[in-house]
Amino acid sequence: MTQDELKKAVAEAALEEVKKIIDKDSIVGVGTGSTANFFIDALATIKLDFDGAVASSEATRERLKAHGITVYDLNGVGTVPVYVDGADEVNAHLHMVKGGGGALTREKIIGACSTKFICIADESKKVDILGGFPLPVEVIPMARSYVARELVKMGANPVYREGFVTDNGNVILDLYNFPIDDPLSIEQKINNITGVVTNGLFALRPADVLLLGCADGVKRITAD
Ligand SMILES: O=C(CO)[C@H](O)[C@H](O)COP(=O)(O)O
Repeated sequence: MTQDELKKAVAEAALEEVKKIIDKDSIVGVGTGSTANFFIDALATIKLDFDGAVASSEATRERLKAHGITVYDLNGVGTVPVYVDGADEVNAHLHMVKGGGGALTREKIIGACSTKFICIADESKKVDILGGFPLPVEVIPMARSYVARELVKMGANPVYREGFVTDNGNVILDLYNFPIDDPLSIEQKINNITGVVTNGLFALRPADVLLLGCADGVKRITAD
């Protein structure tokens, strides 16, 4: 199976889980990226069975709208019963590194509001220790140099993602060669640096379910 076929398979498996949770008044949380895009296309096939969606990026908002799915402002929505999103890396505790596409902050906000977080990923994303994929940190532009210096003190090698601006008008520093041995503490430590909006570690609010696309089928994994 190609990587795209694995992504499509997990998106379809997620749709089956979502169908069991939603009713006609439900708002579905929708993530960002190529795997999430397969989920959006699958979700469109049942668009008459739920009320609408909240989007974790402008790109996702546009794709949902193109399918005729109503997109709500999160402020007008209470709890989101289910949120489906991809990841750049995921470990056995369903802690994730996210934000390769730069949507980490809105993804984290929707994750925080969601009762159930379903992570969809192909098997290349499953790792023992997070940090092989550079960890994104969203930063207020004027704080970029200060935050970079503080991250260097933590042993990280921050690289400015040149020419990229997040949907929130901020910049991204990607942390290379930064093994994440204690995700809970590192997530909090980085977020405590003044000028950081958030970082792409999802350990304080991990996924509840991982649907992992493997050559021999989709595996359903819950946290250790
Ligand atoms: O966090 C994300 C975007 O900010 C994505 O979920 C992550 O980058 C995975 O993307 P893809 O499904 O394209 O591999």
